[in-house]
Amino acid sequence: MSAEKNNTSHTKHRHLKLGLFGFGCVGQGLYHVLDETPGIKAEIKRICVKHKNKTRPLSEDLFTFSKEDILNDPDIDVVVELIDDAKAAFDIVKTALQNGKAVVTANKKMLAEHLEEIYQLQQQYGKPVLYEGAVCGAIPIIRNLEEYYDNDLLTGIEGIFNGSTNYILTKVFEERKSYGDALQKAQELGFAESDPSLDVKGFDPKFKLVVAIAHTFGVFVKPEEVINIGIDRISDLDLKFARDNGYGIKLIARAFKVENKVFGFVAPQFIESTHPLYAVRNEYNAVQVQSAFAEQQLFVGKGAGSYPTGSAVLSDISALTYDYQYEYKKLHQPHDLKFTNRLTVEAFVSFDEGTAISMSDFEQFQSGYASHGKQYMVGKVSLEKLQEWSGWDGVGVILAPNATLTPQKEVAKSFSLAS
Ligand SMILES: NC(=O)C1=CN([C@@H]2O[C@H](COP(=O)(O)OP(=O)(O)OC[C@H]3O[C@@H](n4cnc5c(N)ncnc54)[C@H](OP(=O)(O)O)[C@@H]3O)[C@@H](O)[C@H]2O)C=CC1
Ligand SMILES: N[C@@H](CC=O)C(=O)O
Repeated sequence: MSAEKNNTSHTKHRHLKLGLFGFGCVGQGLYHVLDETPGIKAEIKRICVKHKNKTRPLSEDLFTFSKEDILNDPDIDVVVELIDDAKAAFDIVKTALQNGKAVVTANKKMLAEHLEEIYQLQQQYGKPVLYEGAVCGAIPIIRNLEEYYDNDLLTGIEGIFNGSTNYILTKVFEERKSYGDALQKAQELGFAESDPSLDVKGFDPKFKLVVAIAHTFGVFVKPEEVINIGIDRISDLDLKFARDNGYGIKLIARAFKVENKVFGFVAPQFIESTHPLYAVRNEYNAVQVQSAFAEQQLFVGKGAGSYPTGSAVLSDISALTYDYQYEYKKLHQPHDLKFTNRLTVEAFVSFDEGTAISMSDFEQFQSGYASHGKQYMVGKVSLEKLQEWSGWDGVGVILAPNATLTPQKEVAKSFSLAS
């Protein structure tokens, strides 16, 4: 490319004025990476935060407590939404679009709960919403799904979609730290959500999966339709079982296509030491894309934390300087895909003696034994049943290594004519 051509394309990039909502872990991370990135054509004009009594590391003049100061400022082109309140975040995003502003957000809960509406608002107001930082932190997965894999026949996406739980599992498993200490450290490091039950119960990776499903398969699914089983019930005996057998335990989010159905769920799984996800430790995330022709491709990177997430947000801001927007390409490809949870999976279930779980609950019972007052049963069982059990006290649910995942046959409706 000639220097002249290069200059011409460079000058096409707009200089953006940003209104930032939130100045916590990610907001401050963004401020830092923006400050340290020469050449980015964007500057923060105003920052809206919530608590008036907090000391801030920047001049007071930059801050406001009134969202209108940003949303109604005609000088601001882009609203960067980095707050920890999904409901307030949706109001901000909606108003920003209505007021003709582009949006960058990292709020996966808000996105998962409103993705279809946000898609429609973008069409209605002609302004983009970008959210690379919302799905697996610094891993550039959404834009890859949209652009690189735009016409690819993707059959599955799976991986480690939550940094906090991967950090906790690493510390508990490798360093034999207590679950409570590891969680506290994940909070101190800024990885955990303000409500950490979203992480440890598997909601946060589910929200990310919901967003990924839209860009992988072109299907909008509501988070409540997707089953999530967390790591909060994993017992010392489960850890011992994993160690004795040379397995790791990872919280896996996965979605895949079989014929005209998309399946998706989040659950912990025993992982063999030769599996590519075994070596993904601490707050790192990994996304494995399964494509019909390219086959498997693995993306690994930091899934949580101030600077890694800030860098993903910065990349979205940079993309807005050249008017990038998601086209939701998979949505516009002809398909009749439907989301369903009707799946039989192979799992290890541990529970206290006396719990109402029996061999007959399994579609295919494989083995069972008792140890240290706990019962273990292994077999093939419906995902719905596993989810139900995972909510019971003292029950641990972990998928088998290389677990078989079998779509359930639709029960043919039979009618009998009343005589
Ligand atoms: N932490 C991480 O690694 C990652 C986080 N995310 C997502 O990024 C978002 C922010 O997370 P994080 O930075 O960790 O959260 P923090 O808790 O560190 O910061 C939240 C910020 O939001 C502000 N805030 C809350 N409610 C409002 C409101 N109604 N109006 C204005 N400001 C408000 C708070 O204000 P005040 O300072 O006054 O308290 C604070 O500055 C969340 O959606 C999270 O899920 C995404 C990827 C990674
Ligand atoms: N709490 C989340 C933060 C990033 O999305 C995580 O731990 O992954």
